Amino acid sequence: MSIVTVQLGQCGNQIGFEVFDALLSDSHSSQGLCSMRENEAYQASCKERFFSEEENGVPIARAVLVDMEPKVINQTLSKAAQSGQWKYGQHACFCQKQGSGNNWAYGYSVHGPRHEESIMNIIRKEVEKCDSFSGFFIIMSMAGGTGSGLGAFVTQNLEDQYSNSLKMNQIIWPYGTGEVIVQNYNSILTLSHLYRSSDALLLHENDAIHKICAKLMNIKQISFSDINQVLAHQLGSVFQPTYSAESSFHYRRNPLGIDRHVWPPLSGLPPLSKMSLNKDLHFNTSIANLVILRGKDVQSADVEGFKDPALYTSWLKPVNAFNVWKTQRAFSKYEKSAVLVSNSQFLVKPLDMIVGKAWNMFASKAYIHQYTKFGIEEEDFLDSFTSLEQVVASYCNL
Ligand SMILES: Nc1nc2c(ncn2[C@@H]2O[C@H](COP(=O)(O)OP(=O)(O)OP(=O)(O)O)[C@@H](O)[C@H]2O)c(=O)[nH]1
Repeated sequence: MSIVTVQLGQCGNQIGFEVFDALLSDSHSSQGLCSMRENEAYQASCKERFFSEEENGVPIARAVLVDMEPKVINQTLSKAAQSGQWKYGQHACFCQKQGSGNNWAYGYSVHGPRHEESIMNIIRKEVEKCDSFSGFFIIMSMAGGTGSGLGAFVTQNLEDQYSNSLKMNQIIWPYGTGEVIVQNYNSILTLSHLYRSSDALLLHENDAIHKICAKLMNIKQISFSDINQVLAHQLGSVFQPTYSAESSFHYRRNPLGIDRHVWPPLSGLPPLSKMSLNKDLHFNTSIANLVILRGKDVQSADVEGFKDPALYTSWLKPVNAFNVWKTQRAFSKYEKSAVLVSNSQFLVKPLDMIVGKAWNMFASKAYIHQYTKFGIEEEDFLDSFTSLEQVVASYCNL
């Protein structure tokens, strides 16, 4: 089954390029420490997921590139073409002349409706190229204007037009300090809108990845390119094929692997009044965890610790809350690798902080006119605060 990736804004396009590059170079890496037959099955499965028919022997990414200014898209297209390994489709881009100036409202209420038809048409054509379509992977930041505002608009449209297909958004959490003043407004608007229209948000914090580059990789002058390569390796090792649970010979067909039928019991959602925002989270309770193991010794790796019921909320049994995906095929240059994808309380504090900072600014009405000017009213902000405070409360009470 195939995934169509939608890359939005500067951040989405720069990361999207690194992800496809990482997927393809992993797929081409020599043998991956497994049998030739297994390697071939892995490569075929990767290709079906992320690349369409070759043009002169060069795979074409199943991707749509969207930005409101041409610079980053042009750079992205030429980097892919220069790789000689893969490229983007000729008609897969949509760009305009002027960005959103970090204004979420401009991306969502102006660029969105104005370019809806053209963008949705390009996406539809990409979906039609898939023999078997699994869903969308939408890459964007949450703090800018285009990726976040237009990204939320496009995700909502995808939900309306492809309600049965999975929509997973890869969201970049902004640096805590030193970026644009309205980043907290943009962030709460993005998150609250995606909360309604997306099936899953995969979050990465720029601060956390920056720390990996500085402390683990010892990089002195850290650029977005360094950060994006770390991200691409993490995402690649989540999305590259793994065996299905039933069989250790066949690769899973559904690459996004989300069970959309899990719901918390109604009693599990606390009323707002019970909310304990300042409650210390001594322990990181999870709703679900997925461990992905690749390479040498995967069959003997011990993951028993992840099955401890104490790690999970009481309404989901560990047997349903914990999954392991495996393949002996090594990822990239790593002899062994392990990735944890966790739906847990980990982001409660950063989320609470962003909501708090945005609320403080909102209370003094700072910069609100920049949003109301483009149709995002105070009411919309209040709705966003309410829905995110409910999310924080629900996670606090897991
Ligand atoms: N990890 C990572 N973060 C990025 C990158 N580029 C921008 N960001 C982050 O994204 C946020 C800004 O969003 P952008 O994607 O630059 O903005 P945009 O969507 O193009 O919107 P406009 O510039 O308003 O048109 C900030 O939090 C940046 O730290 C990137 O290549 N990698």
